[in-house]
Amino acid sequence: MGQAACDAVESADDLELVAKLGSADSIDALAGSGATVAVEFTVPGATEANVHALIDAGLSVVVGTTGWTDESLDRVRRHLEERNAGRDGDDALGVLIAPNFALSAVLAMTFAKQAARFFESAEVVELHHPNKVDAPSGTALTTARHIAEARAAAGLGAMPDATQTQVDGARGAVVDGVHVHAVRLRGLVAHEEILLGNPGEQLTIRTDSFDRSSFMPGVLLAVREVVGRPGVTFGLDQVLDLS
Ligand SMILES: NC(=O)C1=CN([C@@H]2O[C@H](COP(=O)(O)OP(=O)(O)OC[C@H]3O[C@@H](n4cnc5c(N)ncnc54)[C@H](OP(=O)(O)O)[C@@H]3O)[C@@H](O)[C@H]2O)C=CC1
Ligand SMILES: O=C(O)C1=N[C@H](C(=O)O)C[C@H](O)C1
Repeated sequence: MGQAACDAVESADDLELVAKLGSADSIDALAGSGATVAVEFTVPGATEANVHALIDAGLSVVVGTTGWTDESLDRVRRHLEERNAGRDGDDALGVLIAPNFALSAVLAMTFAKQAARFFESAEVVELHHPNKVDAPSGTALTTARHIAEARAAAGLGAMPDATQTQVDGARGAVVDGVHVHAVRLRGLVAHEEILLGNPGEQLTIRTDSFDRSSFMPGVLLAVREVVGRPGVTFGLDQVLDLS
């Protein structure tokens, strides 16, 4: 994703790629580069520390890496509040974190949130390439949380489920009461199905990223939007005015 993002920035007329950093590089290497926005695609164990270091270096940040929690988001929010005190406009830094930059995935999450209150049952199936290091995917976690919030707001209780599992994990992970299943299969890129069921009917919302190019328009949009958007923005839906 890092390489794909560099290529996308280089091919954008209004953006300039001034530095590329890998796991062996220090963020100090950005000093004097003229960078104003960093794009961060690394690993869940490194992303938060990178974001804090980038804020200290005076950059706004677009983050695609997974692994963010309410606590890590709060720490970044507090850091930005301290850093932005007394500054406004383009001097105030922003961090835009999106679990998925693909338009189809952003829309699927939005539609799932809208549909959730109308169905007795909802489950999420995410399907990815086998090199993916985390499970469930950040997109599936966010989708499940949105579904749970929408169900709670509508006063829906637990979903019907009489299953007594014979093998641990057979019903997947449970995220805020929503079952999430992770498939890892050679040939896949990034896919998700949200299954919503009622007596006699089912709604399936499916998003497929067949190629990493699907994420790039969203990454570039985020790079343009994060400037002048102080604080933490979570989800590309916020930028697209979908939520
Ligand atoms: N939001 C979105 O739309 C998308 C998000 N993702 C997420 O982005 C993340 C990266 O995915 P992907 O590119 O496929 O993963 P890869 O494993 O292909 O790449 C991760 C890269 O991060 C580097 N890295 C590891 N630690 C650090 C560090 N401390 N500082 C700088 N670089 C580091 C690795 O370098 P080295 O090899 O030297 O260790 C490697 O080049 C994952 O969390 C994934 O889920 C992926 C696709 C889309
Ligand atoms: O690792 C990936 O490939 C992807 N990661 C993100 C996630 O965990 O949701 C986004 C997309 O699914 C691709």
